[in-house]
Amino acid sequence: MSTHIGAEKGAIAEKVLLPGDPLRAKYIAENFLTDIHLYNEIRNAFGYTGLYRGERVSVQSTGMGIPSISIYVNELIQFYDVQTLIRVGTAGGLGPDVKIRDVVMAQAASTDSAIVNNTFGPSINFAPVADYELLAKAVAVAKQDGIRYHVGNVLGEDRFYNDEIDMPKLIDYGVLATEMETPALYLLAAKFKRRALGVFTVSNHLITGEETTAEERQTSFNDMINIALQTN
Ligand SMILES: O=P(O)(O)O[C@H]1O[C@H](CO)[C@@H](O)[C@H]1O
Ligand SMILES: O=c1cc[nH]c(=O)[nH]1
Repeated sequence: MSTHIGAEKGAIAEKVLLPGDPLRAKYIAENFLTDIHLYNEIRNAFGYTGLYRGERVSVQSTGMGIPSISIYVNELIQFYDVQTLIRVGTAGGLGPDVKIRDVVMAQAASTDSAIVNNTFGPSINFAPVADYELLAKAVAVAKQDGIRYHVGNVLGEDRFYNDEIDMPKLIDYGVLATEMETPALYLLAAKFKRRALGVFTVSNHLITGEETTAEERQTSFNDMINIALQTN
């Protein structure tokens, strides 16, 4: 048992899906996995292990923001020896071609958080990137399943309510969407030599102001979840 995850050693699979929302973890476990076991309820950050097409896989909710996901990713890697971590999150669309309900895969994760600077100091602006093999596999699954997807840079920002964000500039430089955790996931994966990928459903669009309904979010979540589960 680690400080924030109440599981025995061995109770968590080598591959873990990481939604921010605990209820999304429950939804994934109950609708996509068989033989599920709820291994964590500490702080209601639900964690489940089950089977997907015979493969053992876990789903651990991470909460919102870089400090919160950093706790779960550190403990999953250092206490439970997790090897493959795939974030399944919501994101705010930015790019003109990015529509709500689309899937975005984070090839890289820019950030306004201090974590990169706190890790490398002021002279290196380390670029947190996805594991290439996971990304290539996720793209192949999306193509095979006919899912609308985009691959590129996302902004993992510290603030959901951010009046200072320069959206035209981010769009100009090709940033596809905003979310709040992936830079930490990629940074920790690099540190501990694990594989990581962020896959997102565009739940709202920051330029058009469009929002998805709860029902639409569920359908498009299913695309993202299917991609993550088939990506190894
Ligand atoms: O839907 P999740 O996975 O929580 O991800 C996004 O949603 C939250 C903000 O509403 C942030 O955690 C952001 O990264
Ligand atoms: O961080 C996020 C997540 C979803 N939608 C947003 O606008 N921002």
